[in-house]
Amino acid sequence: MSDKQSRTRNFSIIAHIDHGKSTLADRLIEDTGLMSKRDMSAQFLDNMDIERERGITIKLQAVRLLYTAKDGIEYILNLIDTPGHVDFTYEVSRSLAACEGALLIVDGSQGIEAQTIANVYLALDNDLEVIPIINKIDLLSADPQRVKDEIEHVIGIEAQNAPLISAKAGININEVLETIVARVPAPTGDVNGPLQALIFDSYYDQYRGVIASIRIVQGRIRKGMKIDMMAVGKSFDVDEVGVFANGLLPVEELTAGDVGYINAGIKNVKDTRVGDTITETLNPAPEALPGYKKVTSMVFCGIYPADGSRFEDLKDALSKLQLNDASLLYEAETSMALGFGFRCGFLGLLHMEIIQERIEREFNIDLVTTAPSVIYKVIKTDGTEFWVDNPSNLPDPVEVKSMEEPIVDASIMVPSEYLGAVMELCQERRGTYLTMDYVEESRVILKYELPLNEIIYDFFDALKSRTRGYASFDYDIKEYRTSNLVKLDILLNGELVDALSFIVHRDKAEGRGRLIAKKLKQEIPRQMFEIPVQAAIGNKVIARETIKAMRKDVLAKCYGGDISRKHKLLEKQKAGKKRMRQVGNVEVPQEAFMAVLKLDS
Ligand SMILES: Nc1nc2c(ncn2[C@@H]2O[C@H](COP(=O)(O)OP(=O)(O)OP(=O)(O)O)[C@@H](O)[C@H]2O)c(=O)[nH]1
Repeated sequence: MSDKQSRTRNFSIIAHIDHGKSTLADRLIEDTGLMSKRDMSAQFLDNMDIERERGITIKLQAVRLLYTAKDGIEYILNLIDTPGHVDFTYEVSRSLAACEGALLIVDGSQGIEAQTIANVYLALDNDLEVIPIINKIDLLSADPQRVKDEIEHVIGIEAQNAPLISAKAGININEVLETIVARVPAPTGDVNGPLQALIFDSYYDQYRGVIASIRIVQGRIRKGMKIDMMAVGKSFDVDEVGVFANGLLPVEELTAGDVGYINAGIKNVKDTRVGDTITETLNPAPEALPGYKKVTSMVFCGIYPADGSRFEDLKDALSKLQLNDASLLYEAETSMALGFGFRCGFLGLLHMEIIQERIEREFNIDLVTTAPSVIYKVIKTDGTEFWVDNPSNLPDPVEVKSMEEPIVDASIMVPSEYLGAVMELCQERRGTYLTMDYVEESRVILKYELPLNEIIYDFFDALKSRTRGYASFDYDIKEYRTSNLVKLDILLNGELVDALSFIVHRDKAEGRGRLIAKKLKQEIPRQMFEIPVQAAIGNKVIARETIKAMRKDVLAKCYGGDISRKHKLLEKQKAGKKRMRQVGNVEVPQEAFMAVLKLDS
């Protein structure tokens, strides 16, 4: 082991949302003197606006801290941040693979949550030393002993000596630093072997191109070296290597055990895939590091500009976002109802919402989106197989032999008083009960198999509202399974509205069809004529509502008097019109397309 390796500690922080990960990270940065409080505009690690507003961590980043421990030695502590949501599990696993240890932060008043457990298992799978830390001990409701016992009981790691801290009040932060030095193993790896560097993150900088965050596992990397991306299969010349100090700090070289970045004239984050291995072209490693996976989009939806003339702006926005997000897919599509837009693929629902929000906020484009869909496998009667991510592309039912849908393993942690409500919800969503374990007297981990298409609409919302926000939820894709699925179409005044079609289990089609017809009846304003709203499978109508014809005109309310009021009403009606979509001869408000997604009663 080199001297530098013996002084290096690479670690990450695992925590459930709101348990204090960012606050602790800030404390560590402040207490090691990397940045003063004044330099930190807000929390350092969560640096996207949306992340901050929603209080979630999406992009991972790293930071290098220098800490002189009680033993008088200066240590290099590389803190690698991990994203905190189920959609980004693969990225979490790769950033954990770049570390030797993980701090497990648990809120001393809340205890362990489902998401935390999933990440702890990821850390243990990557052979990390997991170090429990109990936060928020300043709260009156904190019960550290209960939380320690819970950690031991649920995860099976020793927790009685866990540091008791308050990240917010700055209590016992030093103990955390000393614990990192004492318990996180130093990195090993031959500094003279052929280069193997793991990419655990990358981002696009408009002036410098792609900056890739890497962990050197073996060998060394320096400026001027020619490198290969082993999975992607492309070569680049290294322009700069460096570490994450207060900003990017160039260094001479990075060696086995180091965490840092490279800049190599790379124009697209697609060439720096998370999990890929970098090696030296002239002296390549015989094999890549384990664990690389090409991430696949699981959730798809159509995204259309509310104002059809902004199609090009939307295209531009998507291409800019994709520069920084290799897992965002998009391709142009046309909808009879919505005009020109894009079919987009996402890792999951949250990823989808983040992208939609960024387009609306950062690029100022109002959007209409279609119901999200998972990707189905279709086996045709002639034996051919293909994937369908857009219900409109489903072939004629007579050509379909069978269809398969993705199934997930879900784990839900919930206080036992809500157990019944959660089981009922899972049952309604075609769940198959697997197991149930009591974490302590009053809390349960429930495991269910659930079809992904049952959780992408409003499962989170339904779970939250039925447990008053107390349940936490996590899932993993398990397999594809044959299922009796049908395409449900919606017709307005006899015309099929392609943007409202979706795929659903046969047994749920009628109920869903009726609900949607009802919702649309509420959302679509009366017009001059009567409008039938129908839900149909093929030619068979399974539900029907009628929007009655309008009787009064808007001005009738004005009693002929106040002219300014009359103007106002007309203006309002005009503005309302702009946000309408013409479907055949029916005007449909944009909100109707979204409203049909929220169906939980
Ligand atoms: N009372 C108390 N509050 C704390 C402590 N640490 C963090 N908090 C508060 O808990 C909330 C969540 O803290 P964050 O650090 O943003 O949580 P996080 O785990 O990073 O959350 P994500 O970024 O969403 O993953 C904030 O309002 C903090 O001020 C603590 O030690 N005591």
